[in-house]
Amino acid sequence: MSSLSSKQGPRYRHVAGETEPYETIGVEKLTPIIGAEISGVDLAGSLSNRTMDEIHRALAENLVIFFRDQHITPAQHLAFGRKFGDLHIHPAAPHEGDDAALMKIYADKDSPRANGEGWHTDVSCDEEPPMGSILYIKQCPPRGGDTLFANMYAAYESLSDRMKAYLDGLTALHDGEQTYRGLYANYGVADRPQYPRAEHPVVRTHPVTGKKALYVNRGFTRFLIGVPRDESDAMLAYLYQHAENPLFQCRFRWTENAIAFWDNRCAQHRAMWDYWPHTRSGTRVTVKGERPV
Ligand SMILES: O=C(O)CCC(=O)C(=O)O
Ligand SMILES: [Fe+2]
Repeated sequence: MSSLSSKQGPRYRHVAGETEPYETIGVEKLTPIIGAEISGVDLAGSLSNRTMDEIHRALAENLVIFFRDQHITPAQHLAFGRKFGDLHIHPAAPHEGDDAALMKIYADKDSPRANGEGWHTDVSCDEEPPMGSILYIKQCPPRGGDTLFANMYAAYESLSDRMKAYLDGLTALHDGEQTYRGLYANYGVADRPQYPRAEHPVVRTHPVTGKKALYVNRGFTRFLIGVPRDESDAMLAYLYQHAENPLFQCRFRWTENAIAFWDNRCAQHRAMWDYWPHTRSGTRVTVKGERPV
């Protein structure tokens, strides 16, 4: 019997804990571990303080929340984002219209690529990466184009105590250069002389929940600081493989005019480009975050 047998129970035991009922919104979990669909909210209308508190709470508890059938203007999309903090301007991606905070998300049959095709955390190469992103998909392919999200608290918690001890205090370099240079050339975006790079802890503590989350991602993390490069490569390869275990994931099936709002400090995501030759398009508003600690 191999040591991978399930005799010791599941690899990850999620403990949800008791929660108070919500009063002004409906919260339907997609999985026990990550993701919830919110109902009873019209983001084009005004939101009471109570509803805002409950949206914050649903995001903290589920890491990514979804709203369907929302009909909001770009101004309303931006205003909803600003309720959570100042808006983040992407260092490379094109924007829709005049406001640089309204990022364009688009792929069709002629696109060389689609946004977010590999597992990543948004813009972790920034000194202060975004706290969250609010993606509004207006046009969907007939099927496909799902987005996957993964819970990095669960990824951290399910590591062995020995691995947690190894990672404690370790930092990693995150670099936008390889990711962004030339990436948006098809939209006529000129490259910048340089792209952001930053050093972040491999395990960060979420400023709201106080929980520890694994904080390395294939999109931006380049190497661990202070260990030989071959060790860093092998360790990061293991951590990515671990973080990408489907046990920690949910998969959102989009419908037109749905919104996903993810907490970028404790979740990774990946968009599926499986719908060629169809078109998928929308806009994203991104909320500024803090320096990871
Ligand atoms: O298109 C998507 O579903 C997600 C793309 C992405 O990675 C992002 O907007 O941050
Ligand atoms: Fe992304």
